[in-house]
Amino acid sequence: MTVHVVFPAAGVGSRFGADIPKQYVSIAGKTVMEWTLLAWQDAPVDGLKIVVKAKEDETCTQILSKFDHAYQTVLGGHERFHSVMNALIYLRKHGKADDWVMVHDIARPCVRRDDIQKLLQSCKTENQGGVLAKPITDTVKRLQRSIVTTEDRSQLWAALTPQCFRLGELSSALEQAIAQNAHITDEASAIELAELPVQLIEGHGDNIKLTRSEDAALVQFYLSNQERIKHV
Ligand SMILES: Nc1ccn([C@@H]2O[C@H](COP(=O)(O)OP(=O)(O)OP(=O)(O)O)[C@@H](O)[C@H]2O)c(=O)n1
Ligand SMILES: C[C@](O)(CO)[C@H](O)COP(=O)(O)O
Repeated sequence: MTVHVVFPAAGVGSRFGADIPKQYVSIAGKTVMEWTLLAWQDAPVDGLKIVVKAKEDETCTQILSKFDHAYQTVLGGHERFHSVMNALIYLRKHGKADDWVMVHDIARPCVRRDDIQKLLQSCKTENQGGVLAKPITDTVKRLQRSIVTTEDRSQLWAALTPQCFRLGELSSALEQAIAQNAHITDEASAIELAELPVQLIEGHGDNIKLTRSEDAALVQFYLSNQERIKHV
């Protein structure tokens, strides 16, 4: 079964607050995009590797030219799910409905190959899509009309990426979700809306998403740490 990967990379990084999109910020000597693509270089992907980029984004093209691998690029959309949909439309023309597609935020450069492999293996074994996730370790509060309550966190997980589903299943589910104007923040949201099962596969907590400026120091630590592990 062919395995494709999609890297949504068309965001502007407004919460990060830099004067360039956060995927092009340099951390530990490389851009975030380079780190993420390097993390995937020996991942079990035998299909297409698609980078979703913003219109007229030349930086993306320059970075991809540094890699031997031929990445396909497609244009992003207004929201992350539009960008993913554009990639799936491209994949539907070149892949098969029962191919696996893994979607991974370009803004998550610390992902571990072992976690990618663990997710994919579980999807293949169970013949069911799934996402990397980490258990919530903080007490979770709900604030509604200035009333604070505490949620039962024993069943709460934070979804990470990659998220891995069959191309046909994900494509149809995302199309339906968009048609219903649903608020989709990850691929699993669309699958759940279609009342299809999703596996939660525990991944390492250092697979963080670079979102706010204070995340950069932690990403730098993790990347340097992993770099040290690689050389051990
Ligand atoms: N229209 C969009 C929005 C986001 N993304 C990508 O989806 C991932 C997760 O999104 P997020 O962390 O929200 O990135 P941004 O949208 O850039 O950040 P912000 O919401 O702070 O602007 C990122 O790799 C981002 O590049 C995308 O491909 N297309
Ligand atoms: C897909 C995701 O990374 C899973 O946690 C998250 O939903 C992306 O959210 P964002 O607001 O688009 O960064």
